[in-house]
Amino acid sequence: MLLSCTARLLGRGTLLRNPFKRMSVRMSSYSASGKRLRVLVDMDGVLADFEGGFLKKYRARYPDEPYITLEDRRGFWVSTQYGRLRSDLCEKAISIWESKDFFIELQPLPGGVEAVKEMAKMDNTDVFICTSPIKHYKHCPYEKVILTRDKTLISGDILIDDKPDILGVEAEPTWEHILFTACHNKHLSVSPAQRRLLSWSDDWRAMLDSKRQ
Ligand SMILES: Cc1cn([C@H]2C[C@H](OP(=O)(O)O)[C@@H](CO)O2)c(=O)[nH]c1=O
Ligand SMILES: [Mg+2]
Repeated sequence: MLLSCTARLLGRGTLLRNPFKRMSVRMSSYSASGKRLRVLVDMDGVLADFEGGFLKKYRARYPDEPYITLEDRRGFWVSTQYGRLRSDLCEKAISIWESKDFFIELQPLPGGVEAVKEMAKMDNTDVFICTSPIKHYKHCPYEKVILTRDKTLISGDILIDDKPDILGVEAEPTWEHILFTACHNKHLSVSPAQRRLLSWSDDWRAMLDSKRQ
């Protein structure tokens, strides 16, 4: 989905490897004044429908095996919950996202592409997609755009991400983590200090504005 999604984002028919980086450099170069806001947007679970794409492909490949509806999803790692359902299902779940074309065929989540497009046009705003690769490197990195195993190392003002705990070597990342609500995290009670974006219909513009100087 990423390549096709970013291509759509830019309104181009061709697939680009890292359009956001280029877009950001271009915008920075004509910024005359003021502090720029740097927004990091996660991909899976925020822009791309990882959970929906997984379930569809899992059910198609293993039609006779039990599955977990999106309503019943709990916990960030899909394979952990499938492993609890029956131990061998953990490997079956992993086989889905390790397959060729899994990431590239993920569908966009409603409103995400439009929101990022709008953000990218805002004055004094730089937008990057900030995403982690899976450990199995055969297909995933090629199908994604900007990759980092450790998002704490990336500097930004806001990171919009569906993973509840974003840990890494940097104990005090520069960004504020806005938790994007997903099927696996909507039941979690998070600290009152943690802000949530319920969906792309939620007021992400106000969240960006709250971080501007
Ligand atoms: C294994 C697994 C990966 N992912 C996503 C998160 C990471 O992408 P992102 O950083 O774009 O959210 C990527 C590697 O872990 O795959 C899930 O969202 N759930 C899972 O269960
Ligand atoms: Mg994510």
